[in-house]
Amino acid sequence: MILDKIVEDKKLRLIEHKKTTSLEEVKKCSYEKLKEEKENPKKESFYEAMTKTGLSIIGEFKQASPSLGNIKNNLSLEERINQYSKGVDAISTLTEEDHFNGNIEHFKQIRQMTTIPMLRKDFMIDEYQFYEAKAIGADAILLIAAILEKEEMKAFYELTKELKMDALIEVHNEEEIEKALYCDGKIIGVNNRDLRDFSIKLETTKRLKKYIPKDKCFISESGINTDKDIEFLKNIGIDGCLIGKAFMESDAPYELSKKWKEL
Ligand SMILES: O=C(O)c1ccccc1NCC(=O)[C@H](O)[C@H](O)COP(=O)(O)O
Repeated sequence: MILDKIVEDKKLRLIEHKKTTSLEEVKKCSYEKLKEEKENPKKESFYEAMTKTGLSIIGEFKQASPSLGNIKNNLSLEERINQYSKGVDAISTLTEEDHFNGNIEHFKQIRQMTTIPMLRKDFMIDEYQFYEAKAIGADAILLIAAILEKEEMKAFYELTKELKMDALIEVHNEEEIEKALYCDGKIIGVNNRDLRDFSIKLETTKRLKKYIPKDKCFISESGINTDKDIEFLKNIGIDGCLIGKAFMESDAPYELSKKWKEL
């Protein structure tokens, strides 16, 4: 499965990253960031951005993906982030190199351009990545239940909280929801994309809703492209959604997000 290959490649990347910057150095930077944020608190956390009244939207910056290949993208980075910052509640940025053409440098660049909460979107399998996320100014990270054991995920969730970040816990079935609840995760995202065959069913969000307690922040992810999709998800009662392709391919992501919030 593609996830196994992504994780395998991530492990190799981590060996290289640790040669350039040691865990101790990354930890030091993350503690400095924590201190800085204590002195100058951020206006809004990722969790607060996701639980505001109305539909919260996470706009994603991704240049490629295994299912889509390279994504058509006409706006400059400045223009895109300017539009996202006006229209969405948080920005997700892919930092995975081998399959999404992402980069930690993109994240840092975007962090300089916006003050809205940012999610570091990667395949998080090692504590190193959590300290690194903090050091580069992430407000939240993604925990993918499909690639983590229950106890490992709980330990990473605790580390995320220690570093004063939020976690979006991504699930695709009942078993993965159990893992998210075991961690007592506050933000649960249902991925509508089946990563075994890349098929997309927004029905997955509808089907899994009943297993997620009402006090959790409920996010729908992937394959959200049309007014009809947004109406369908709003009727289910989601708190927020994560949108990549539709915003990346649009020349007017601000207009799109404004329209979808008002629907
Ligand atoms: O999108 C893929 O091909 C993919 C493959 C393997 C693991 C994850 C994958 N997608 C990551 C995502 O979470 C999406 O980028 C995100 O949900 C946005 O989806 P979309 O709006 O459909 O671009």
